[in-house]
Amino acid sequence: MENNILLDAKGLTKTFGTRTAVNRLDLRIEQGDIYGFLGTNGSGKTTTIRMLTGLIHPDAGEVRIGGYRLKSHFKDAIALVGAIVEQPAFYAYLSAYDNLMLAANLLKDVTRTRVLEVLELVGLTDRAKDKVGSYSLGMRQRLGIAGSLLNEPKLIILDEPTNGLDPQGMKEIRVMIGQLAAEQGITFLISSHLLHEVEQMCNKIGIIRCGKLVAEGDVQQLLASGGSRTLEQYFLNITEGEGRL
Ligand SMILES: Nc1ncnc2c1ncn2[C@@H]1O[C@H](COP(=O)(O)OP(=O)(O)OP(=O)(O)O)[C@@H](O)[C@H]1O
Repeated sequence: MENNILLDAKGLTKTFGTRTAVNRLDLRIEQGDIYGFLGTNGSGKTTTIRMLTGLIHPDAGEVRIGGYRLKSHFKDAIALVGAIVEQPAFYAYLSAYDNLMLAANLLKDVTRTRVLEVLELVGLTDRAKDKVGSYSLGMRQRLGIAGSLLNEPKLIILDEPTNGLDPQGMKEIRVMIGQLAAEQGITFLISSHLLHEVEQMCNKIGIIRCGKLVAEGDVQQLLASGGSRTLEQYFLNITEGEGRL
């Protein structure tokens, strides 16, 4: 792996019919980053994330994770990643523990001990025996993250993880991500529209506009260079005048 670059995407392109959703996009995430991936509705975030996680194939470009090419070394590359792209699916009538045991059985070398560990990491140990149907949205989100932690990934990719959560739920997820990064050394790529959240949580951001990356870098440096007081102000300046898709 080159220079601590955990994820390296080059020239990613995806077209649906006549619409180019992602257009020659380059993205680099270094080990240790909590990278906020921002863009207005329809700018191409989910399409990018789906290509990064192998859910769809790019028309052009390539993705490397930990130095492995996703296309030719899929298993090695994807073994480094935990992701929640669509809503994580759990059985409502089973407990969190049983749901994770089911997921663990589908993965290679994931033990019962690891299931207990990930429940602890996301703060659900006390509620592990309760049915998921009784969980709040925030708890389900944490359980989803627990599921993505099972195979001890180096990189976790989350598509709008705090969407729909109340301020308390958002804070819990934010604190948890900070702890997983600091204590477990996990790198994060997080797409979000919640700029205040991202400003508090992420050290780096990338902004995508009409399928192209238009700004990327250290949050504080970008704000200083743009003369912006907040990330919201910076974001609005960068994306101003964007035609709604
Ligand atoms: N399967 C698909 N078929 C056709 N068009 C698609 C498909 N997936 C995405 N698109 C189009 O590609 C563009 C980018 O969509 P994408 O979902 O990646 O945006 P996004 O940045 O994630 O948006 P949002 O913030 O609203 O979730 C949009 O114009 C969308 O309509």
